Amino acid sequence: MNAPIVQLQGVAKRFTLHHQNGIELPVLARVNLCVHPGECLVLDGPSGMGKSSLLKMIYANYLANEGSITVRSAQGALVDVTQATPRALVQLRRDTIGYVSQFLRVIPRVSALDVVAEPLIEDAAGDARAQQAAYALARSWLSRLRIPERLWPLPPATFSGGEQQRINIARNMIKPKPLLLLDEPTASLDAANTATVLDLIREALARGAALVGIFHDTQVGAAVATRRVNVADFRSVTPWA
Ligand SMILES: Nc1ncnc2c1ncn2[C@@H]1O[C@H](COP(=O)(O)OP(=O)(O)OP(=O)(O)O)[C@@H](O)[C@H]1O
Repeated sequence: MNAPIVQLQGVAKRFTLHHQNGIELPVLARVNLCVHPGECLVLDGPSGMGKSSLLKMIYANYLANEGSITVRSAQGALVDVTQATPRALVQLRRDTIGYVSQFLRVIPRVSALDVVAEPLIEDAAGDARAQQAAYALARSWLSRLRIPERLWPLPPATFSGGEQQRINIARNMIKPKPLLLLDEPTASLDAANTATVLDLIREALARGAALVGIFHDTQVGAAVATRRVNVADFRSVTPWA
């Protein structure tokens, strides 16, 4: 089997609740996981067990308290996100790790088309042909995800939850990246759009991406999982247990 795209070794996460006398909330411990190209690891487990926290640690939104999280970058370098510099993390997010959450971080006054095209426009670095190609591709993603054309020039702030979610998916999947983190990407979607997202996930797997996903809809999870892990297995012992 190919080398893993992401490897977690001995990872632990605890939260310190500063507004509650600094109480420590242990969430995850001894997380050892590898995800290889073409694999979709689905995270299972009851609410509050730490599924989202695990994804956020891989994306370096949360810092692990212990252990290492090594990501193989698009350039082939091994980067431990728990140690990486802010600059290295920005680069990793730009080229290597995509993160589709349930919520779109809305940027005021930026059109839906620009929001979706932006990752490719960044790479175009002012080249007019590359910019045109980026907008053409962004339009095709908006069509495929059934965003009505009249909405394309509008900022997504007023869009419905499902429309915003589809903009988020398009923005985070338009540039093929080796590692995709999916936190309930179909939570607000109807059946037709859910089916489209399943196709997009399968296409990402077919091109060799590694995926780690959370899907509360068990049918959706079952449709894409190549492997599942129950995050309750990594639960730390609670201080009151
Ligand atoms: N920033 C934070 N500060 C303090 N506690 C947090 C923080 N983020 C998460 N937690 C706590 O960590 C635990 C795990 O949360 P997390 O969101 O990872 O669970 P989850 O398994 O994804 O839950 P759900 O299925 O409900 O989305 C919860 O008890 C939550 O309250």
